[in-house]
Amino acid sequence: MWCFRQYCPQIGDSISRDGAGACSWRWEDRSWPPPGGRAPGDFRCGEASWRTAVEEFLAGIGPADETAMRAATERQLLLTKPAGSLGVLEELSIRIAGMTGVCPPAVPTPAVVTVFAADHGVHAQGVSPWPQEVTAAMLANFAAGGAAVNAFAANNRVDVRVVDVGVASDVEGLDIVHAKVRAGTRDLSVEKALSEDEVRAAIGIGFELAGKLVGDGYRCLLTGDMGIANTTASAALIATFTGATAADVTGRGTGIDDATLAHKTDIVATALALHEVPASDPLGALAAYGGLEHAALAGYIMGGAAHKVPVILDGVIAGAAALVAQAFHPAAVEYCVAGHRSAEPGHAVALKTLGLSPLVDLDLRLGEGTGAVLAYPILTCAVRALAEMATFESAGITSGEDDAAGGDGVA
Ligand SMILES: Cc1cc2ncn([C@H]3O[C@H](COP(=O)(O)O)[C@@H](O)[C@H]3O)c2cc1C
Ligand SMILES: O=C(O)c1cccnc1
Repeated sequence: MWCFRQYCPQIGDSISRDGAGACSWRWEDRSWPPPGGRAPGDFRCGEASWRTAVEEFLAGIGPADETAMRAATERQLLLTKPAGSLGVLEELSIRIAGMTGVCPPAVPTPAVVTVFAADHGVHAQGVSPWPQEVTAAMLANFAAGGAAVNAFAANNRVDVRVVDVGVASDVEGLDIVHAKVRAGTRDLSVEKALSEDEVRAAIGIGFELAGKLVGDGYRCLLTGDMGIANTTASAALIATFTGATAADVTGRGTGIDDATLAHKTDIVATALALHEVPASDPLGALAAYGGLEHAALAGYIMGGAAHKVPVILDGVIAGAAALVAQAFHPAAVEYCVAGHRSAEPGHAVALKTLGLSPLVDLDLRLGEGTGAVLAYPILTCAVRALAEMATFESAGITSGEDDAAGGDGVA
């Protein structure tokens, strides 16, 4: 059994409204490490207020290392293959060199997928065909190893962490990370989903957890999510940061009929008109629309970037969170890899603004981190090729010298 608890369970009330006071809550690591887990690490909120903390997070993020990327680009030309023949994998390996600042980079292992879970007040508007209780029920399923992400993760040697960052019901008994900021968001179509303090707290949870995971030895962070109705919040966030309309970014989520899709699109349009958050205000967007898992994911992505560790994004929920991270700090996206393209229409819109191309496109529309876990071995293969392949020189292969580098016209 391992869990983190807050000294103060009423986090919203425990942080001064103007953000000027000291952080009045901390993590307490009661029984680390998890069974079979890695070495314990310190996982405590600092003394700073969350306002300061978010600024500190941003100060820790820098651009990818151009020298390492240049070296990786040159090295690719020396490897025993026609130049460019590994296609997207070559570009990916160069990006990993840039993220980690090393050429050739180490294989990014071990990897962990963190499933941030939370509920959504907008569920009351009938935007999802599933009852809200499914969020908590799926947490029990993740903990028991019975979800799709567990199966994929077992196949691809990825560890799974599950975090309650805002599930509506009590899931205290589950063997997961307990970090509930509040029991679900408020309904984004009638009021702000979250207070700014709640947003800060959730961002901090994701950021701190990313740091802890890197401290524990993980070298690749994968995003996961669970939250019935979270494709509605994702649509509102994506519209905010891309300028797309509600109709462009609202999809069928877990599977709704045409009438419910029209209603869901109206709800997103109503929320966008109600809050009118500019793309330059990521904190305001998270407060307007939520969700707590989006905020935690944004923090987690920024945490990966600050620690110079690749972050593989899952589907539309991760895409929305990455747009938030990008709005906080454009360089955060330099550490992101798009694992896949979800069938949810807003995802392609999000990826375009993020400037990321998905590694796989298999019509998945599940979430949980499944698309990210599926893509992970592609990323490790890309790095292995750069790090482990022989060069023409070391293998004693001649290939018409200039042509080996030039690619075209090899006889
Ligand atoms: C059994 C089940 C397992 C899931 N695993 C991920 N999701 C996914 O579907 C939800 C979002 O879709 P919507 O916005 O339409 O509610 C999220 O929980 C997401 O993670 C699931 C959904 C269900 C029902
Ligand atoms: O893209 C996703 O991750 C997704 C799509 C539909 C429902 N849940 C998640």
